[in-house]
Amino acid sequence: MIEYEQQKEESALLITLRNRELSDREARDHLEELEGLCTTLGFTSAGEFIVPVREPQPKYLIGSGWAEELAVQAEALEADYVVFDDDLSPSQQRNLEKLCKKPVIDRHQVIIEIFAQRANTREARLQVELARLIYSLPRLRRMWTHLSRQRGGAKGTRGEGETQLEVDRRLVEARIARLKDELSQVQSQRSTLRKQRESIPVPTAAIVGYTNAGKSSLHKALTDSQILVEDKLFATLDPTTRRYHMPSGMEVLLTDTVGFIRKLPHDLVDAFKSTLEETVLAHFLLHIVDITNPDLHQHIATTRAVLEEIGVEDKPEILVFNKCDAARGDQKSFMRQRYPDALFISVKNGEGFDELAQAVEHQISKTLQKVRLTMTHNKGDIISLAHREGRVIETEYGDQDVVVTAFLPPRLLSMIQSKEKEADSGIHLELLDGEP
Ligand SMILES: Nc1nc2c(ncn2[C@@H]2O[C@H](COP(=O)(O)OP(=O)(O)OP(=O)(O)O)[C@@H](O)[C@H]2O)c(=O)[nH]1
Ligand SMILES: [Mg+2]
Repeated sequence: MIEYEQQKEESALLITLRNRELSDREARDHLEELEGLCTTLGFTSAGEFIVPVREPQPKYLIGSGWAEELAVQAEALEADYVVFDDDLSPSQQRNLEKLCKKPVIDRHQVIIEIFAQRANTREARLQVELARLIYSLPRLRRMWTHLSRQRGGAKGTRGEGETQLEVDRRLVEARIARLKDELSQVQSQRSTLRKQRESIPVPTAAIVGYTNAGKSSLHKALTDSQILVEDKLFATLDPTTRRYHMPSGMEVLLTDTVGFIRKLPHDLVDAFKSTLEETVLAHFLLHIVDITNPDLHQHIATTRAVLEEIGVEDKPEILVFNKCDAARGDQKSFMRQRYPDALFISVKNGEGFDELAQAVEHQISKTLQKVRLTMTHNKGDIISLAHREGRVIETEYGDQDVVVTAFLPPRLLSMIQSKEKEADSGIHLELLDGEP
């Protein structure tokens, strides 16, 4: 069982819906995940309800009998907020707030607020503000209602409110347009940085997976990065890229990325698309799964669905089950049967790291081309790059030249090919047949 720190005193009544397709256990898992999200945001749980719903109801999403019961419970349990695991339409949210007489928020808003709390870089802040404004646009009337209630809601102010609503809407729309402009500027700076990095001939891999799976922990263990590891959801929002030196001497650029979650709001996926580009551009993925989570199959499916949404399909993937130190023995053998190609590791005790390095090397070697390089000068740097990025099979030193037979990654290959074209380069490159 996960233990969370309590940061603030505010509490929330947590609600999840259960329809015919959902088992009791799934509904409880959803509730537990919602509690995790709320804790991350700083709310404690005042109480939890699984509400059976055959058909979503237009007025309150749930039946009005249940809605009235929740309002009574929220009052009795002195909850500051009512939080729904399911998305509420702007009017359902308004109706529920009228009934409960306290703020009612949905999972979508909870996730946006967590992102807002955790956004550190300018790009992440712009992305979150954009998602927030897009969410608020159809809900401006609700905010205006809040405002006029605070001001006493005197008779005759309605007309003024309507006008104000139009003004607000135009302001928000203008701000959205400005944010999109600013974001595209920040993003073009980033693509320049990435181009600089691409001139370094190193293969790249992205660590992806459900939130809290241990992606940052793994990144930290394999590289020298000092990123934040926390038992909270969405600890990481911005990608970090570092070199991972494998025991064989090969290197790969490893990127830690934002975690995914069930029902990740669409505007957040959109907003974070550019951050997730690191994933799109990687040669292959390390997909990390928390083996101790009872919902792990859904986590895998969710991660794959988000990857598809950002246009990452058919990219080589190494499936890695983490936290094996805390897994039951039968759980591991069950997963091994179901996912025969997967790896089983523990960042905590180092289990499975050798196999992981081998699997990463195998992925890298798939992109390698066998060559014979004859060089009269310029040899030192190319030979050391060949050792670092590829696999050198043989080096023969003659009186005049050195001949290297090696498997090289595509970008190193193209770098050598362009050097070869330079006048008096002293380099001759031959492509050979042969599997790495
Ligand atoms: N028992 C155990 N706990 C682990 C292991 N690896 C990571 N954790 C814990 O899992 C929690 C989440 O770790 P992170 O590395 O922040 O997870 P993340 O996938 O980067 O999470 P987000 O950035 O929020 O998506 C932390 O409390 C870690 O200490 C492991 O091998 N075993
Ligand atoms: Mg992380």
